[in-house]
Amino acid sequence: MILTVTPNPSLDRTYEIPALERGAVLRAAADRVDPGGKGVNVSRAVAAAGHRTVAVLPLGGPEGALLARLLGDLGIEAAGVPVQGSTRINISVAEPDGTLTKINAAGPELTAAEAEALLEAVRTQSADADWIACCGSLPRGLAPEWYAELVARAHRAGARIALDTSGPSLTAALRERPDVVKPNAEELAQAVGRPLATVGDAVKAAEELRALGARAVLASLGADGQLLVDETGAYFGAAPVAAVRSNVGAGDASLAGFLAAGGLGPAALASAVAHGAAAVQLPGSVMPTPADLDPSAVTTTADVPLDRALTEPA
Ligand SMILES: O=P(O)(O)OC[C@@]1(O)O[C@H](CO)[C@@H](O)[C@@H]1O
Repeated sequence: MILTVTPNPSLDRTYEIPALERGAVLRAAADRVDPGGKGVNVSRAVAAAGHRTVAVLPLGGPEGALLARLLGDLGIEAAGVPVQGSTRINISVAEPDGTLTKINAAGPELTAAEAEALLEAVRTQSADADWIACCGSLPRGLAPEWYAELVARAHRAGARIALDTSGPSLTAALRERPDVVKPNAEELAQAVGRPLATVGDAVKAAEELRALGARAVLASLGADGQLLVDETGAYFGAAPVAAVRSNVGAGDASLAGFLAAGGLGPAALASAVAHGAAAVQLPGSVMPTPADLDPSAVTTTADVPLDRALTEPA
């Protein structure tokens, strides 16, 4: 079972419009609402892959009730922690040329008791978890050390932790030795405090995160592929993508693919790449099902192309 923790979940509302025009009243050609937040997306992709998952998340207000219902419709078990504030709504505005503008709300402020209740919910749900995936930004009221505390408690209980966050909450959690961290290129650059121009720069940065405590680093480099750096070495994986429709949630699909394939080594990296490549070709934050995957298109190698320039330097 893969347990996910999303401290700041969302309803993800996507509007499709012909063109984004500042200051105008725009009419949407289509709109949809998906259950969101990074850990929620990992649960959606893990469930789509046919594995059992439980999503731990705070839920508040009518938005929280709708999020719980949408998860129920997908057959995803939610361990909701009731909170006073309302679950946030995040907005994506999608244009036909693939440009996507996203506005993420701050979300509710959690009280100290709610922050503790969330940690307690993770504890009670984690008994048969193969992995605990802790994902996304922290809502107001949760200290940057909240993930560090979660990793420490989960390790004491014998669970393996995957962490997808950035900034101070990532830095603070590294000292508790998360089993895998999943930064994108920008988050990796931010964590080491310098720009990344090549795949080799990303490998060096990932090694630095390992030196700071991460046992493995799964880094998504956008169109350039993905990297896995662990105690056995560095591996690079890529897959061709015909056309990008939406990269919202693609990193979450990758992490789900990685964990669903065991969460270790090049085979799990290949699954991460297959899931990421499939996700960017689907609309909104739709998570891929096995039918969307093309594992035969994925290449992985220990011969990492260190000198290759990143198409989107971070
Ligand atoms: O504000 P955060 O927690 O960093 O990110 C939240 C979010 O952008 O991440 C997911 C995509 O990865 C979306 O479902 C959601 O709206």
